[in-house]
Amino acid sequence: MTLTLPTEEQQQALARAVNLAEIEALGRARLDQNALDYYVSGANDGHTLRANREDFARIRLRPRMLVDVSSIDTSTDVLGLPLDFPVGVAPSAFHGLAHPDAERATARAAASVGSVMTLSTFSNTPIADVGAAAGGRFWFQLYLLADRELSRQIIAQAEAAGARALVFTVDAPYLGRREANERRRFALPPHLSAPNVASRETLAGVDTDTGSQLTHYFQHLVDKSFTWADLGWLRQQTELPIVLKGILTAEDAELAVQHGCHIWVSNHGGRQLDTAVSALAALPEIADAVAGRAEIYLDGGVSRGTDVLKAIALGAQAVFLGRPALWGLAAGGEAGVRRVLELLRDEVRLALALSGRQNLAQVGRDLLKL
Ligand SMILES: Cc1cc2nc3c(=O)[nH]c(=O)nc-3n(C[C@H](O)[C@H](O)[C@H](O)COP(=O)(O)O)c2cc1C
Ligand SMILES: CC(C)CC(=O)C(=O)O
Repeated sequence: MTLTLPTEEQQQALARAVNLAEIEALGRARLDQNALDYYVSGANDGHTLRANREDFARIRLRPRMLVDVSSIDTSTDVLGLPLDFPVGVAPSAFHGLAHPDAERATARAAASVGSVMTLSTFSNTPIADVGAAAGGRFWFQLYLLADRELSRQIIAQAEAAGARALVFTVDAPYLGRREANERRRFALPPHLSAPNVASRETLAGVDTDTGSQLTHYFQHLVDKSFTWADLGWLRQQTELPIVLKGILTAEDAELAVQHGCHIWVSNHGGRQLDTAVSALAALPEIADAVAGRAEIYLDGGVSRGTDVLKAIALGAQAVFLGRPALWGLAAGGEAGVRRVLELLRDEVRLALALSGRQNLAQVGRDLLKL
């Protein structure tokens, strides 16, 4: 289905939305079943998908009183890039399923509020075009392809387009089983493509009798044999900082540091190994193991300013939004993603003030009732 642009009425509803849940409802209403299944799915029974949210809600805060909170500073930086607040956009494939402006809209929105967008290898928009829209505020997410030469070309394109970091996703040698996509044979509509990997087969061209077309397509493309021992190869391909996305244990965090990488704590939004630990629950052991030797980020289940503070308190430098950005994009393109980020920025500011903290440096484990 080709998407229509949001109507005047839908744009007004977006402007009136008071939280991310309301934008999710607006975004969902604009998607067809194929895209909706793809966005909402977790793997198998969805235990990890739900745990990401539940573990944020479970932790209680210990606010301090009678602190001068007349001025609040939400700023931070990630790998030297200043952020107005500690929230970026996680990589997700196929923004063209949500809005005709696709990844360009997401990039513009993130840049306009001093955030950062992570662009997926499987974008519907060429890397150079997103780089131009992002004004330096983008990181590039890499799926390492079995075709090393193609991977090398993709990395070179990301560097040339101004990416500030290479986010190497390590939790998906195979795609997790998203059963709704299997049942209804998820496919990319013919008008969309994945131009960064287009020199191989196209996704729209995959046509099998059963299951998610994406699973069949992905299966043939990625390198399933890549190990820690191969990271040296990746290091040789780029000068950019490397962030390993999908780390869930202290053991792997230690290896990441030894290999000179930064760490993105994530279970892929519950879409890979079901019953894997929630991102928030994994964070403390990772922060303890890393002990300041690398930067740590987190994604999975973030939907409130208090969620952001909890992740910071447990050792994250910043958090990233997967689905919430997609709901914003579906609800209203660039304006929708911007609204999501602005609402969260304002929630972070209020949560800081009501916790008796003036800035993020004052957010530590003493904020939490563990
Ligand atoms: C529709 C969709 C597509 C995704 N595509 C990618 C991708 O291309 N690369 C990647 O590393 N992670 C991908 N992810 C995972 C996200 O980067 C992120 O880890 C996850 O969505 C965070 O959880 P949240 O949706 O609860 O915020 C995708 C997630 C979703 C929902
Ligand atoms: C193209 C896909 C591999 C993107 C992805 O990571 C996902 O669907 O979770």
